[in-house]
Amino acid sequence: MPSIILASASPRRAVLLEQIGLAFSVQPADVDETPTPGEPPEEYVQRLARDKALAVSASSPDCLVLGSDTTVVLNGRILGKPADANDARAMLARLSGATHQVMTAVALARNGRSQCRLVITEVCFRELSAAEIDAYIATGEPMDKAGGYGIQGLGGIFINELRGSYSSVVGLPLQETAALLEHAGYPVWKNWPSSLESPGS
Ligand SMILES: Cc1cn([C@H]2C[C@H](O)[C@@H](COP(=O)(O)OP(=O)(O)OP(=O)(O)O)O2)c(=O)[nH]c1=O
Repeated sequence: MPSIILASASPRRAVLLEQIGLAFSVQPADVDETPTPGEPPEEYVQRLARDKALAVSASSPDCLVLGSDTTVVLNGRILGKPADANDARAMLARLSGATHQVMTAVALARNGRSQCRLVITEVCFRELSAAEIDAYIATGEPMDKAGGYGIQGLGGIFINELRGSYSSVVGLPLQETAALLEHAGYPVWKNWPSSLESPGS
């Protein structure tokens, strides 16, 4: 099995990858995350996931490198990470009482070649009060997250309904990530420990 590298600075992505029993190292990729003018969000997230995976792959021959990107899309517009508290407040006010899409792309690169999957999940927010938004911003949770919220954290109480992949909203679609690794010849499940091999443990 070649070494697996997660090309990400996101602690959430590392937790998700640990969850499926993979051994991997972490090497964040330094790529420009500015959308190009008129770039559709579907293409934007896939471009960034590929760029992140390929950037790290370039200096890690033979390794399997995973890169990912998550963005929140409301009425066709990209909501990235909030620039400051006011930006977070404006984003959360727009998400309040509305349904948005979370788009996450995951790419697997090896020796300059890459494969990518796109996952789109619909997330419905209930109405949020101004006081609640302010209290949420004061916790600091919104600041490093696309759309200014974390479904896996305090922000979990804002969500009425989710149609799609929960892990994709948190930052890494697990089924699609495993499918990419399996397609490359490395099924995740082959590394799972068997409790039957060590009775009594
Ligand atoms: C919508 C949502 C996003 N997020 C996070 C996932 C991502 O970390 C972040 C989106 O930013 P990204 O640019 O996708 O990722 P990142 O900058 O954190 O890490 P890297 O580029 O090095 O891989 O938002 C949550 O944690 N929970 C949520 O509910």
